[in-house]
Amino acid sequence: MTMTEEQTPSDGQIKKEVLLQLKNAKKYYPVTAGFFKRKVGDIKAVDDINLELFKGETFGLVGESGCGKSTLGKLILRLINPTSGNIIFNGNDITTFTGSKLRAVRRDLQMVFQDPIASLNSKMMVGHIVDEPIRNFAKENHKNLKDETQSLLVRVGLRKEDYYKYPHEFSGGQRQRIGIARALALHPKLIIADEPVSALDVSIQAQVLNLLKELQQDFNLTYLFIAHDLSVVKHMSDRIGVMYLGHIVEIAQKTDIYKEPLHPYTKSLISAIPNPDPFEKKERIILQGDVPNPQNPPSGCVFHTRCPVAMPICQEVKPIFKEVKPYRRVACHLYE
Ligand SMILES: Nc1ncnc2c1ncn2[C@@H]1O[C@H](COP(=O)(O)OP(=O)(O)OP(=O)(O)O)[C@@H](O)[C@H]1O
Repeated sequence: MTMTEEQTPSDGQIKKEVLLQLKNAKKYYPVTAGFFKRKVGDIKAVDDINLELFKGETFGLVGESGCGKSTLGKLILRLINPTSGNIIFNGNDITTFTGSKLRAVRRDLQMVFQDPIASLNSKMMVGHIVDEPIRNFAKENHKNLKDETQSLLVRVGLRKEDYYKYPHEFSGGQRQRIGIARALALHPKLIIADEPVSALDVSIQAQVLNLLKELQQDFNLTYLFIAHDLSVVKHMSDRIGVMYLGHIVEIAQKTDIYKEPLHPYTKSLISAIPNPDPFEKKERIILQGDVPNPQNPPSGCVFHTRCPVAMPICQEVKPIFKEVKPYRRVACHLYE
């Protein structure tokens, strides 16, 4: 069964269908010590996250290095198993899927990686890199595999002849186009793009982002777009989630989050975006201290040690992640 509109938060106007839902998802990596590798603790990379992605949207997931963004992406792709919680995709609880069921669902879930060099096999011809997923998953339905692969290459802005070349013959931006063609080969429903342009020259970034936008329309794609700062996701996203130390602290529609950030951490990220108008005064919010160790996160609100407006309650009570306005959720005692 596909989730219905009634099961999504309602604002009376926007009706959207849920494609993916995370329910209380946790991923703790064990920390071991000594000769016998005794477990001495956990790194709480993803800690009790509730999130839904709507069909056809781009959800931007933003947060500092190490906050758990990639781990969240890997959980959704079922590349790693959650410590607890559930992953619901297209109405099915895929948390415990294995074997042929997992294989089937993997066709719909693809990834575009940050580093196009590391993610492409340098010894393989581009045509075979791109059609590998088809050969693995759906060979029987693809009689004209080469033609299909060549039209995919053309669709991402490469040439038919590039089929016969090798990754080292391309620029960084072109290599990322190869990675995108490969991710599209099985016509997935959801693509997780993990910092897909951060390794590229600034001049090339916009081209690749525009391509991803065009493809979203043509292929009916939903994107989870991972980035470490809010300026990259601004142009791509419909909604944005802000992550801090394994938690999502705020989710909002893009326009709301840039106009009126609610969580103090979101406010600090917004204040760090360079202002294109040199005459407009903008106060930069500098956070104190370093990000705490995820093995020993602060009690209460995990952000309280760096929060410029922390209150006594923040040290003791974990704020509930709740809807404060339609489509607007925040985990902060200021809004309780
Ligand atoms: N396989 C692993 N084993 C142990 N710890 C891990 C593993 N993978 C990630 N971590 C830890 O989990 C936390 C979250 O890491 P993750 O890579 O998900 O963060 P991130 O936000 O994607 O960071 P970045 O932007 O640098 O990629 C970090 O403290 C990291 O060191």
